[in-house]
Amino acid sequence: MMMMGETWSQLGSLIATAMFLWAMFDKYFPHHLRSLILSHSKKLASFVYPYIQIKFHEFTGEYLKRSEAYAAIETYLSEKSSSEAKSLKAVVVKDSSQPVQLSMDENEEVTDEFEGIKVWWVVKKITPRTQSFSFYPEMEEKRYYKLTFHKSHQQIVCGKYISHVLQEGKAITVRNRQRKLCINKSRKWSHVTFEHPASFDTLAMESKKKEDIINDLIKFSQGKEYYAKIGKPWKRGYLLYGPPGTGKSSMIAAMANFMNYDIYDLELTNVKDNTQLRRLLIETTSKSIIVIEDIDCSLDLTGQRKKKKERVNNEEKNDPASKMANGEEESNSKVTLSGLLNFIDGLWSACGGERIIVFTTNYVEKLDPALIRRGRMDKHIELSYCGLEAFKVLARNYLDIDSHPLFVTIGHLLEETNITPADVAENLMPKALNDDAGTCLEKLIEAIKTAKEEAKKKAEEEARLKAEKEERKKQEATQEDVKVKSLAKEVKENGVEVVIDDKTLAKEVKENEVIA
Ligand SMILES: Nc1ncnc2c1ncn2[C@@H]1O[C@H](COP(=O)(O)OP(=O)(O)OP(=O)(O)O)[C@@H](O)[C@H]1O
Ligand SMILES: [Mg+2]
Repeated sequence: MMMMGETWSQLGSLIATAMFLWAMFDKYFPHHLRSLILSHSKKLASFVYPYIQIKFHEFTGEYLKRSEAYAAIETYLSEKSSSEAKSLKAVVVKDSSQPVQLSMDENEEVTDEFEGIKVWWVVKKITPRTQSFSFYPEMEEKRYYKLTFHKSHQQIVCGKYISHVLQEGKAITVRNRQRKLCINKSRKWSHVTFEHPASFDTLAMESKKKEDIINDLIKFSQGKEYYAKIGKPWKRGYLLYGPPGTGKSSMIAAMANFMNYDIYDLELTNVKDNTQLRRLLIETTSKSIIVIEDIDCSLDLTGQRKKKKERVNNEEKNDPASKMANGEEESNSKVTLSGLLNFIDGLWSACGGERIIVFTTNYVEKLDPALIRRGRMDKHIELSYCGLEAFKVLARNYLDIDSHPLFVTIGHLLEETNITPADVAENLMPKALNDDAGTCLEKLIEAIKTAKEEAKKKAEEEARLKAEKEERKKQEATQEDVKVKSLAKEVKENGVEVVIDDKTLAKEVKENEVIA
C-alpha cells in the first residue's frame, strides 16, 4: 500500500525537479519572463502539493553531536511505531528501566494526531556515496526524521506540536530512566542504581504532615514559571531533624521515588575545600536531591574555627555530635560554613535548576542559624517518636492489618512512651514462621512497656543526679557563707572597723585566695 505522506513527498520531488529544469533554462529567458514563470510554477507546486516537510537530523553541529531533538522524537514515536510500523529497530538505551526501546526502521511511516491535525513521520537514511573507512560508521549514515503536514496547519505544528513532541519525548526518557544514587568518594561523583523501596505510603507519620510535604513537593515540581517570575533559582531546601530511627533517611528515599529524582549523597568530610565543593555542585544534574546527612557531625561549621580545647566543656564531652564537631572525627576537609552557604545559594547553585537540598540532623539546636534560616532551608520537618497514626502505617506495612483490638492498648502506651518508628518496626517483624499479627502486637506491647520502664528509670536516675548536684551546690554555698562570716568576725575582733557587706567581702577573700 502506498503511504500517504510518501505519495505527496514523491510528487513534491517531481515538481521540484521540474522547477530545477526551468531554472537551467535561465540564460535563455529574459529576466522578467523568468521570474514570472518561476512565480507561477511555485504557485502551481503549492497548489498541487500543499504540504510542508521538516527534517530533524540525527547528528548536528561541528562535532557531530547526537541531536537532542532527534532522540526526543525517537522516544516520542517509539510507542506509536511499535503499534503502526511493520519494520522496527531495537535501540539500546543507557540508564533506563526499559533498556531496549523500539523505534521505526528506515522508510517506515507513522501517523500522529494533534488537536485534530494529522501529521506524518518517516525516518530516512542517507548513505554516503564514497565508501571510506570511518571510526564512527553510525555517523556516516545520516538519518533524519521527516515531518510532513498540510501547509494550512503550519502555525500549530511549528508553534505547538513540535514543542509538544520534544517535551513529551524528554518526559518519557525521564520517566523510564533508572535513577542514580551518587556518592562523592574522591573529587568526582560515582553512582549506583537507586532502588530504595521507600514511599510516602510506607512512611510512618501523621497523615496531615505527610500530605503537607507531598503538596509542597508537587508545588515545587510545577513551579518553573513561578520561580522564574519571582526571580529565584528553582530549588528548595528541606531540613529534616529528629532522633535516630525516626525516618529521616527513609523520607529522603520516599521523596526521590515520588519526584523521580536522582540522589546525590554528599559526604562533606570527603570534600577537600570549597572549590571542590563547588565543582561537585556543578556536576550534579537537575531533577535531583542533594543530601547532606548528619550535617552537625559532618564538619565544624561554626563559622569561626575555634580551637578544639576552647570548645570542649565538660557537659558536652559525652555528646557524639560535639565529639565530631570538635574534630575527633578524622577529616582533612577545609570546607567552611561560608563555602557551604555559597554551595546552597551562591550564584553557582543556580545552574541546572530543579534541585532539592536536604540536610538531616539529630541535633537541630547545634546548627548555625545561618545554615538553616528560611530561604536556605525553606521547610523544617521534624520527624519524631511513633504515635498511633504512624504505628497504624507500620502495622499495615508489616502485618497487613488496618485494625486490631490491641490497637487501643498500643495507642495508650505510645502516648506515654518515646519509642522510634525504627524500634516499632523491628518489633512488628514476625520472628518465627507461625507468628501471627496478634503475637507480633503482643511482642510490641512488651517492647513498649520495657521502653517505658527504662525511660522511667532513666528519668529517676537523672532526677537523682540533679538533686545530688543541687545538694552539693547548696553545701558548698553554706560552707562559703560560714567562711565569710567567720572572716568578718575576725576583722571586727581585731579592732578594724570595716563597713562592708558580705558579698564584697566574700569576693575579696576569694581574690586573695587566688593570688596566694
Ligand atoms: N517514619 C518511618 N516510617 C517507616 N519506617 C521507618 C520510619 N522511621 C524509621 N523507619 C524504619 O527504621 C529504619 C531506620 O530509619 P531511618 O534510617 O530512616 O532513620 P533516620 O531518622 O535516618 O536515623 P538516623 O538519624 O540514625 O540516620 C528504616 O529502614 C525503616 O525501616
Ligand atoms: Mg539517617
